[in-house]
Amino acid sequence: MTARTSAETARDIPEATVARLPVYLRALTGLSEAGTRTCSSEDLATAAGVNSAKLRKDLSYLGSYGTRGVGYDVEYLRYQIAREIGVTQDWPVVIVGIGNLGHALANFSGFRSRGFRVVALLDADPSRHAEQVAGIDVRPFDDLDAIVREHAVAIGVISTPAHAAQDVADAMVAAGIRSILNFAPTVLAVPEGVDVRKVDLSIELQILAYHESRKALGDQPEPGRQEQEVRS
Ligand SMILES: NC(=O)c1ccc[n+]([C@@H]2O[C@H](COP(=O)([O-])OP(=O)(O)OC[C@H]3O[C@@H](n4cnc5c(N)ncnc54)[C@H](O)[C@@H]3O)[C@@H](O)[C@H]2O)c1
Repeated sequence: MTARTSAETARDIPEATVARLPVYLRALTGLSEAGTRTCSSEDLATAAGVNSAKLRKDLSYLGSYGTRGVGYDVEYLRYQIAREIGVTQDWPVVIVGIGNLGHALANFSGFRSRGFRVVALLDADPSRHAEQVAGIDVRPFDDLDAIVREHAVAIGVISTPAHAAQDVADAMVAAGIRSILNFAPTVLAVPEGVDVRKVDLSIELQILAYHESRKALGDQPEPGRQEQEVRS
């Protein structure tokens, strides 16, 4: 197995492959936790819910081809993928909007185990400032600048109502944050160089509803549809 440098792969890996890498990482973590030391591309493809040809092609972008007759070394491949998507690093995260969703996100233990450290919880409502969630104080939104500087915050999570999200995003960008995960149902305008990912559970449900209604009409699934769903 050979490995490319991150700089090379960051240029070369197609976006659709990048989107599948966390899925492979999760599948490999499951295999590793079950004590599996090597796996075939078919095993990993099944665990990840993609077809094995696509998986081999994706992993070839990382310079990882497995060993004929043996397959992939689970720990090594896990390390390679984790390094590629940057989760071997420590990523300080701030969450803004500590209502229902903000509480759930702050309490989610999966962030830390994947390298994302929640360093601050911010909310504009003073009545929230007496609170602690998951051992972290809820602080005034006005502290954003100081917190970003102090902790070198890389990623901002927005879980405010939609009407507040653009102002929050603007403040994040002004403070120096370059990556935003937006849960508010609104489209954010950000300057070039700032990445925004939007999570919208209602859209996911609508997609499922669409497929459900097609199933009810007796449509056959299109070939390859399963893999496309895993990708997004
Ligand atoms: N993406 C999803 O799948 C998904 C799922 C559920 C909720 N949501 C969205 O997440 C957001 C939060 O939902 P919720 O149920 O937690 O709402 P909520 O009303 O319980 O919490 C929102 C919090 O944001 C705070 N806030 C408002 N304006 C602010 C500002 N300018 N700066 C800082 N904090 C501010 C409020 O004080 C409140 O504590 C909504 O936009 C909702 O639509 C998204």
